[in-house]
Amino acid sequence: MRIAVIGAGALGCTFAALLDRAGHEVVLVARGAQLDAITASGLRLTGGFGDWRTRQLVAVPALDTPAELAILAVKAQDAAAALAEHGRTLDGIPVLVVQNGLDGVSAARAALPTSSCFGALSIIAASYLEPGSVTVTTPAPTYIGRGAGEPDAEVRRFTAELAPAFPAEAIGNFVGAQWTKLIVNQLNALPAITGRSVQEVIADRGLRMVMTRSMREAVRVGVARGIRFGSLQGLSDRNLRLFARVPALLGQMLPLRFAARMGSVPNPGSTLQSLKRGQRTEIDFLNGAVVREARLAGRDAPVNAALTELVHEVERTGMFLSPTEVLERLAR
Ligand SMILES: NC(=O)C1=CN([C@@H]2O[C@H](COP(=O)(O)OP(=O)(O)OC[C@H]3O[C@@H](n4cnc5c(N)ncnc54)[C@H](OP(=O)(O)O)[C@@H]3O)[C@@H](O)[C@H]2O)C=CC1
Ligand SMILES: CC(C)(CO)C(=O)C(=O)O
Repeated sequence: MRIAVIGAGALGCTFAALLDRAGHEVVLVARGAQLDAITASGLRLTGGFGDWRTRQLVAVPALDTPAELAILAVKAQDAAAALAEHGRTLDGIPVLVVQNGLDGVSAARAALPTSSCFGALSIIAASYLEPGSVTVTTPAPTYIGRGAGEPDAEVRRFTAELAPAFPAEAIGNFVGAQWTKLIVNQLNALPAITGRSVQEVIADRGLRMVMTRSMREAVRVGVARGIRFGSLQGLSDRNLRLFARVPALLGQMLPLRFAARMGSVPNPGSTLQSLKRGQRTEIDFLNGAVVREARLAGRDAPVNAALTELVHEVERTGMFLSPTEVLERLAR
């Protein structure tokens, strides 16, 4: 298949390299030093899916010819601009939106009225190391779907085309699964605030408890919004609702389980990676989305609001907080 990937960051490059390895014709839209490095020497993938240097992949500054499928892999805060910039070539071709948060597919659908848009929720943890190089710290499946019902024929067909390149599964209740991924992405804020890996944060008793509280709060907001959580990687509507009800001490089992699945290679998470590159983060679409959804349900989400604010503070100051400072700030 001829596949265009827009967004040559951690996940876009991971998918682009894996699709190249599987023999697809990949056009990767890249910018700046990333475009120069890939044009000069190809794209190097290392880590959990094995090592690969791309052979046929072509990096371009802008899409000029249509593809059979486009994969949009930019951060949520950059999606509107990317859709506007590449919309003329994208509109009319199927677009798979790889994005955390709740808005990716609906924003693409609004911007590309004649495209068939669907979404991917990836549990892969990937890090952008330097121009021309990405590494997968945790290989994991990617879940593809759209809407609230069962996966339709087109979703199944594209998933079957992609699955030989990387583990991919078509899922039903994609909207509910976006919420489940929003709970998983409670992993992101504390590494961004402290500059530590997800595993280090979860190993710290105090930070682990904050993460457990933010996850439980997010689940309660989802329940108040009438969400039926979708099934992802052993998480389900039933076990997430139970997680929000058991004593908080017992609830810590969930972040501990995430850390165990992640393995020992440090995962900074995608939000800390933006900060390390001096870029704005996606936090308003992660913990910030929980705060907005809580308001719509007539509730507060104080832990998610505080974590959102602390990530913005680190964006402004460039100074990470120690675990003790995080606990003090949350106690105010
Ligand atoms: N990294 C991970 O492990 C995971 C990430 N995700 C999600 O996947 C999505 C992508 O994340 P990730 O790969 O980490 O993000 P990155 O920030 O690593 O990469 C995004 C890329 O998009 C590029 N970009 C932004 N705007 C445009 C544009 N207008 N045209 C072309 N390129 C553009 C950026 O370029 P530039 O740097 O020049 O701005 C950057 O290279 C996010 O929603 C994230 O939450 C989900 C699961 C795991
Ligand atoms: C799955 C996880 C937590 C991987 O790090 C992710 O989605 C992210 O970093 O944004």
